Amino acid sequence: MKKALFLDRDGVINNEVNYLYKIEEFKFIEGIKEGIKKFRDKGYIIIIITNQAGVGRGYYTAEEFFLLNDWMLKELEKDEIEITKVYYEFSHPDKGIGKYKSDSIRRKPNPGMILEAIEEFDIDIKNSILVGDKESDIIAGERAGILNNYLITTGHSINERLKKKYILINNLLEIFDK
Ligand SMILES: O=P(O)(O)OC[C@@H](O)[C@H]1O[C@H](OP(=O)(O)O)[C@@H](O)[C@@H](O)[C@@H]1O
Ligand SMILES: [Mg+2]
Ligand SMILES: [Zn+2]
Repeated sequence: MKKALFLDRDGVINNEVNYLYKIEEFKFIEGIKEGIKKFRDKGYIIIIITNQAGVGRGYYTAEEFFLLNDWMLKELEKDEIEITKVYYEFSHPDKGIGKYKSDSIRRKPNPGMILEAIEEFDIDIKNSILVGDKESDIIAGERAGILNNYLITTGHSINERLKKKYILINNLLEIFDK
C-alpha cells in the first residue's frame, strides 16, 4: 500500500481565478512545487482531484481542460515533479448542460474520485493527506476516510466557522510542523 497526498487544483496548485482554462492565466502558487517535492521525498504519491464544472457549464471545452492539464503536468515535470494521476469531474448537478447535468458521486464533496484512486493505486488512506481550498474538498476527503484533511488559505475566502472547524495551513510545508 502507498500513502498519497491528494491535492485540489484551483486554489491549491494554481491561483483560483474562477473557471480557469487559459494556459496564460495559470499561475503556480508560491511554494507549491517545493511543498509537493517534499512529500515526494517522503514517499507520498501525488494525486490531483479537481472539479471542472466549467466544462459541464459550457464555459470551456473538455479539450481546453486537457490542453491545460497536459501543459501543467509538463511544467511540473520540468522541476522533476511527478504527478501520479489527475482525476477530474466535468458534471454539475444543476448547472450542467446535457450529459453534464448529473449529481455525480465523483464531484466533490462526494468522494468518488478519491475512492477510484484508492482502488487504482492501492492507497493507504489512513496515512494519506488531503489539501483543499474549499470545505467541499475537505468533506470529500472525510467521506473517503482520509483522517488528515487540511484547508489551505490560498484559494477561496475562509470564514470564522471554517477557521474553527478545520486545520488551516498557508502552505504545504506547514503540514510537517503539525
Ligand atoms: O480544482 P478545484 O478547486 O476543484 O476546481 C474548482 C473550479 O472548477 C471551480 O469550482 C467551483 O465551480 P462549481 O461550483 O464547481 O461550478 C467554483 O469554486 C469556481 O470558482 C472554481 O473555479
Ligand atoms: Mg479548489
Ligand atoms: Zn476553488
